[in-house]
Amino acid sequence: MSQNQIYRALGLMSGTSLDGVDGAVCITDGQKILGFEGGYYRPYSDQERAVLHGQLGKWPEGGGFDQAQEIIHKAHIEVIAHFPDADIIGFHGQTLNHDPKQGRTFQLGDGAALAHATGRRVVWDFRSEDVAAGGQGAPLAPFFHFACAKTLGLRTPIAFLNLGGVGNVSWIDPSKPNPDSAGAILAFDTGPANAPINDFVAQRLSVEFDKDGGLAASGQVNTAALEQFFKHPYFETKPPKSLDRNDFADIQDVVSDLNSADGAATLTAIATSSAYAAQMYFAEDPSRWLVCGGGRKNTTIMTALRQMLTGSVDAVEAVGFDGDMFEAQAFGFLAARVVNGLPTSAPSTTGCPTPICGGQISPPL
Ligand SMILES: Nc1ncnc2c1ncn2[C@@H]1O[C@H](COP(=O)(O)OP(=O)(O)OP(=O)(O)O)[C@@H](O)[C@H]1O
Ligand SMILES: CC(=O)N[C@H]1[C@@H]2OC[C@@H](O2)[C@@H](O)[C@@H]1O[C@H](C)C(=O)O
Repeated sequence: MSQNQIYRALGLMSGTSLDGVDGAVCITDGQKILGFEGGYYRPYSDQERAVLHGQLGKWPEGGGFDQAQEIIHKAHIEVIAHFPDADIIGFHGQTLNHDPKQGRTFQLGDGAALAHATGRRVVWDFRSEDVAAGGQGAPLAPFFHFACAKTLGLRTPIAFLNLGGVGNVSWIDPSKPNPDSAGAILAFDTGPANAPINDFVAQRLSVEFDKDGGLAASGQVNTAALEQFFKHPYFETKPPKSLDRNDFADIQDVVSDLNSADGAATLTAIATSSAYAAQMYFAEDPSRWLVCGGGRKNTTIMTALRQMLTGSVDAVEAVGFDGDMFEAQAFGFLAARVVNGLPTSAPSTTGCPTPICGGQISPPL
């Protein structure tokens, strides 16, 4: 295999929101993005989601997650079947636990079993090597964001903000030659995003999420609760830094005395203020913010971000990307990097001591 071979790389992402599996192809040599193909979403049923939710916080040695693993494999195999032309697969798995301080992170799903079941080459377990080396193991999308900024032909700094269950940001200087060049990227998790809003509205109103931010728009932000929340040391911690879905365990207590509308408004303000707080670590204000992940569909979030952030704020669709499939495409891109022996993280993205090419490669035996 020659260095920098071009792949039709299928990325598969099951994110912290536990909503389902996204699959999309990135055509790439791991450096340049030559195109994207398709996009398929396979939602989890309520029953499947409940099983997966019940496994959050588990480590591999605890066992007992056979049923959850079966759900993960079944859902991913269904998605793979929609992409008969993909020649490699980047399989993220489902994060059940993430504790970089202990050098541990756990994404449920066995890439070797998936390779066996589908007859495809599977790249997986993207985060373990990075945390073992002392990195945060997350975020990993920044190298993809760097390539996207290059694709757009940008010359000045830009920020990609992903608002999934957790938020993460990549500040990119596209004038730098490579993603691991000094000063090319600063990336980290911003704070809670949709996960606490989802948990709150599920508990109060038995709905999955606050559609378009309608409930939050009808409420008032409780500034005392907001200020209290931002005393959390995470926001004062310099990057690199990353989060697990449930790291802010007491976040629901902050809004427990509020009515549903005010609680949703306050949790939504926590998500947007976390992005605002992230700016203080950037070397230079970005001229533009491009937002991906489900949070970009929340009008209350987007309106608040436009008021708070320096630079224009748009969903990534404004420049022709697919914000629903962006992370899946990222893991296709990263899979191509791994098979081409290119690093997937750097001190500026995860805090690993030197650039690391993470990920296991399982052949289609
Ligand atoms: N129309 C909408 N209005 C408001 N919120 C929405 C809308 N559509 C999606 N969302 C939110 O986005 C979430 C899904 O976002 P996304 O798919 O980016 O998460 P994820 O990939 O699981 O998370 P992560 O990036 O943390 O791994 C939903 O759970 C919901 O909270
Ligand atoms: C440990 C883990 O799964 N982290 C996820 C999560 O979801 C968002 C944020 O927290 C980010 O750090 C990461 O995902 C994205 C895709 C990343 O690695 O870039």
